Amino acid sequence: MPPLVRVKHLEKIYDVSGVKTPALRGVDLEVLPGEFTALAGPSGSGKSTLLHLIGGLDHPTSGEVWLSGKRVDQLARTELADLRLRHLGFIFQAYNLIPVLTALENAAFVLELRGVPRREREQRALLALETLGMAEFAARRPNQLSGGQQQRVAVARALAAEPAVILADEPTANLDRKTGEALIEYMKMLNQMQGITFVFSTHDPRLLAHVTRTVELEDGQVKSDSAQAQAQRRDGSSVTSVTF
Ligand SMILES: Nc1ncnc2c1ncn2[C@@H]1O[C@H](COP(=O)(O)OP(=O)(O)OP(=O)(O)O)[C@@H](O)[C@H]1O
Repeated sequence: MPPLVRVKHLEKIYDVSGVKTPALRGVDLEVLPGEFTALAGPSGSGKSTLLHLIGGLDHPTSGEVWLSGKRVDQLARTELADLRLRHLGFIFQAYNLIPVLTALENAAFVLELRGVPRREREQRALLALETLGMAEFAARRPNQLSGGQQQRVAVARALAAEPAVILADEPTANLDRKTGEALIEYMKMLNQMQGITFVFSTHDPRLLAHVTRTVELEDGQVKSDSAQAQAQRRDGSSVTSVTF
């Protein structure tokens, strides 16, 4: 099975008024369809930067980013927009809701852009809002919702679209316990039933308990990868004796 996400020798150096901060220092990563992968690591290790680059929201300093067989870092604007619309969902801290649309219309927006008929898109958007405890706010506009409620609408928009890959930056941060648990259940359901691939940064032990793989970053490099560790155990190449 070819990887859905492929990152090769990725480097990102932020340059703010001549002050250079290396955020990624040669990251290689492949994510296969159907994975439920966590990016772990301390604050500042490069998790958000990596998610932004995979999603084509920023340009790498060097290296390659591939998504669904396309080279994300070299696509023209319109091609990138099309790739995002059809293949990618984001759950990031900036919610980017459209102020003149209701919560339901916002949650259905990606489906509308894709030409999904009104009835179907509203059903899917409402289901996502319900799961996140937001059905009663479906008719409200973003400025009539709290920050946490706006976050839930943005999450519903990404989930309702059921893209091939969902990239999420700390998706359960800022959510109360009950909503956080409902979101985890919903993400798992989409992963297992629809085969949607998830790559997310998280420190949340409730979410980490469900991952199929953990990639740990440190100082902009991959420090450990549970998938590689498993593969090595399968070959027996790095394990000389196992005792229980
Ligand atoms: N827009 C930016 N401009 C300049 N430096 C940045 C920018 N974004 C991130 N950095 C720096 O790049 C490094 C990696 O940051 P990044 O946000 O990717 O880490 P993170 O692992 O997601 O951290 P956290 O867990 O705190 O969200 C840090 O040193 C950070 O200060």
